[in-house]
Amino acid sequence: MKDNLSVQEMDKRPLLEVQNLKKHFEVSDGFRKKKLLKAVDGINFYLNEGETLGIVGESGCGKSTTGNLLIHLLEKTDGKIIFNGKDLDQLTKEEMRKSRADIQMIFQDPFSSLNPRMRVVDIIGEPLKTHTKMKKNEIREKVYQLMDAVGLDRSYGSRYPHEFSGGQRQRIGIARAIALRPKLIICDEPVSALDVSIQAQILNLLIKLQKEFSLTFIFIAHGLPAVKYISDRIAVMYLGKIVEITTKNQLFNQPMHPYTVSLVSAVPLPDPFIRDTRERIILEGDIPSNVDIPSGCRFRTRCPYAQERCKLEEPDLVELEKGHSVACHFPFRTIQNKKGEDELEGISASK
Ligand SMILES: Nc1ncnc2c1ncn2[C@@H]1O[C@H](COP(=O)(O)OP(=O)(O)OP(=O)(O)O)[C@@H](O)[C@H]1O
Repeated sequence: MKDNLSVQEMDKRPLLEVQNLKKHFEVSDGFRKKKLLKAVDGINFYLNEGETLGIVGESGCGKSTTGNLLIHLLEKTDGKIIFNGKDLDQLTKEEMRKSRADIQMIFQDPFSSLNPRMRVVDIIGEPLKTHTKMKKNEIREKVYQLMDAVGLDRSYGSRYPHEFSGGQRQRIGIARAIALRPKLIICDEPVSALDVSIQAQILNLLIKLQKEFSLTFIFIAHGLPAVKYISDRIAVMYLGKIVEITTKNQLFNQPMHPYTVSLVSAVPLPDPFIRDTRERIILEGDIPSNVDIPSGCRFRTRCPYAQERCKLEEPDLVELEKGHSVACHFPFRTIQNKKGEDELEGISASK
């Protein structure tokens, strides 16, 4: 894992650029009236090769929809996805086929994402059968190599998914996802359904494979701990928008959006003997509906610092410090208080 990308890496064009990406679903309000559910509502981010971007936020904020748009499981409503320097809308059929192989997904529930009637070797070998011209014996050898890479004993190859534990099933899903040597893998809550002791094993496996196979990850999760463990940078989503995006260290040491401050302050400090001086925001109320998004800043209904301007104007995602962008009219900044201790205080971002 890297916290700082080298200058050469920064100079290269990102592997993925997402511009003003939107997914609006038409839903019925129960009275035959159609409304728009704004699952993803204009998000922008980039991802460098070899990097892991964590995407975090409460249930329903649009994390999985973002992942599904990137692997073409869903049609976008608007925006641009530029992968490997190419606008996905402009690809030829052949280029599209290749890009589908280059972006893979690992799902939260490895059981429902694995065909229960297929043997493990067939599940892992399926993408090779569909997307390559490899011969049977080549596929078999490749499948065994993939099983070795994810720590599955070759002798398990003829078993079926139900014969495995959750962690082992996730290893099968990971082997299938890396079979075509993709460039980018979207990991959609890959450890949320697993016991805590198994979670670390799967995260460590992903980190090992990232190095071995030069992978780039988007790692989606509800909570910060797993994201903190694996990510280089983190994007925080709220109600279909990215409200803050920066490096992992910046996000934990100097969160600027009040929503991020609330998420970060809910993560216990690793050493209970260290005095916890972090600003604490305990969120009240439920997340509003994506069908009725509040005017102005969409976080304002739950924000203890909301002011009149927040009701009237939607804040843009603005880069306030190098590599640290925030969508808030009154972001937090770390300042020295009179006692000389670090303190977080809400101050206005004059744009
Ligand atoms: N096919 C669909 N039709 C209508 N609404 C949908 C559809 N898929 C997702 N949504 C809605 O879009 C919003 C975002 O859903 P999404 O699954 O992306 O959120 P999420 O952040 O991944 O949540 P979770 O952590 O619970 O998976 C939710 O309100 C969800 O109900």
